[in-house]
Amino acid sequence: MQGIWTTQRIRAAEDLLLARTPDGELMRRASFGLAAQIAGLLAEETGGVSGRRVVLLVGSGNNGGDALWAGVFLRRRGVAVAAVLLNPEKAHPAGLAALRRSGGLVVSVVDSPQWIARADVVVDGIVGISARGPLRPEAAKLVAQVEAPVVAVDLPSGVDPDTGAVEGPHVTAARTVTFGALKPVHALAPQECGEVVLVDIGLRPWLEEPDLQRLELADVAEVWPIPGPEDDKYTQGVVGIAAGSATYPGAAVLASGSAVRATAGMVRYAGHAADVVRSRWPEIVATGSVTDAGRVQAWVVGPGIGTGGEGREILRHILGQGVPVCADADATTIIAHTPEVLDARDPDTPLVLTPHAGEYERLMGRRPGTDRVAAARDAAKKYDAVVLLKGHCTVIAAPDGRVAVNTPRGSWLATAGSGDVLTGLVGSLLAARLDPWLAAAAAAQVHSLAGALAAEEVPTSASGLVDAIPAALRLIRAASR
Ligand SMILES: NC(=O)C1=CN([C@@H]2O[C@H](COP(=O)(O)OP(=O)(O)OC[C@H]3O[C@@H](n4cnc5c(N)ncnc54)[C@H](O)[C@@H]3O)[C@@H](O)[C@H]2O)[C@@H](O)CC1
Ligand SMILES: [K+]
Repeated sequence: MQGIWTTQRIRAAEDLLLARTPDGELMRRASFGLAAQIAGLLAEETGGVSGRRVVLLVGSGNNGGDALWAGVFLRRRGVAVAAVLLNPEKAHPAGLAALRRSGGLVVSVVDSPQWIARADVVVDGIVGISARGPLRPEAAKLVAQVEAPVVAVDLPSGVDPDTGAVEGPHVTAARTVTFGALKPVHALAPQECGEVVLVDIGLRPWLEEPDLQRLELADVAEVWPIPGPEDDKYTQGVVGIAAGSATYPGAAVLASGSAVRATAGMVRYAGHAADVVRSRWPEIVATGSVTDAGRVQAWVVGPGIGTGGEGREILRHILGQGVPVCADADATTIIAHTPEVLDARDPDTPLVLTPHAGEYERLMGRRPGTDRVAAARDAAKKYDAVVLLKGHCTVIAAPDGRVAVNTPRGSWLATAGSGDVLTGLVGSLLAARLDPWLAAAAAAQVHSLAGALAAEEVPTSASGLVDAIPAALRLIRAASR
């Protein structure tokens, strides 16, 4: 697991570390690592380092200090460095003096356009973790002129450090070099951060448990059920799928197929699309109704079941079975409109909800807003359920406060039927008796990886996504060896 810490916790840890390190040492470590990354990008972009041109955009805090000191290191490698000070009286004094001594130039905001236009790389040292809100007008004007690739210091300025929200002018970086630990912005705003590089400044021992986590491929490989010699189709867990309708069998086919592809466990289907499901997936035991589906270790319910009386009865029946349930799509809407269906649920029965923003609004009476982590946490508490909030970044919150973030690999997953595939993955992991939060987080990872693989064959579709699941699982296993 990769840990991610909010800025409040980062600052508390930095204070502890600062008190034990000589003055300026942390900034030296940070800016040394930063300079190496800037030089690396220069080499990638231009084939060399010496003689190349770097412009530093320098704000009034330590973020600007990092940029100035990185400029000093770059001067030693023969880079032409020009610093644009947004607030000359407040620029980091030691960093500014050192840059001047090293032969770096300081240019005024008025003269900056010609320098920015000729830069090979621009460094965003405008603001770091202490700032909130979009760029102020003067900084926004400078940033708008930039065409060269940008290296962001700690985070892209103008993007909220704790939520990744973008609410106005901001920097979009090719690479973000951060220090000590990942912050939420790095997981929640991948498009703005570009490639994220973490520089170790010795902070980790001073940090407590992370606020958010991101599964690595090895974590997924570790928890994904792989059949051993002792296993049969039952020990792997049987998942039941209550989805689809006779007129719209697509959701049933996708959710069932995804469960078939995900693990070696058995899949039962119950609903009006039994014939279609059986003909597409002969390995599935399909019946017409949830009441005669047979025993399962987990249920997936919702996609395509409708939001009327029949859907409500299906959901009520399933919630009363005493096994983990992943309630998706129409089931979410039913819960929102008639919360009393949840009375059928035994309080010990794990529930996973998978709303997108619109379904979230129905469940909670408000949009998720810019703080999607808080939004998912609130819903997890309210429903005593694991909540997987869909969106560009998927946020998975457990009622006990654990939160995982899945950073996407491309945005094509917003395709019709993609949610049905995800829900099938979650269900099969629940049937394998995984912790529901881990099941949802691991499913989201495999879903996005399968998406990236399927996208290699453009144009792709949700069926392509189902077909890519085995390849995604093979890749995950290979990556963890
Ligand atoms: N504290 C430490 O031990 C370390 C800090 N480091 C750096 O220090 C940064 C944090 O520095 P600071 O706490 O000095 O603060 P920042 O550099 O994040 O910036 C705060 C300053 O920006 C101004 N500001 C706030 N919102 C703004 C906006 N929307 N537009 C323009 N200006 C705005 C404020 O007036 C304030 O002066 C980190 O992000 C990191 O880059 C690193 O050097 C590593 C060590
Ligand atoms: K920055």
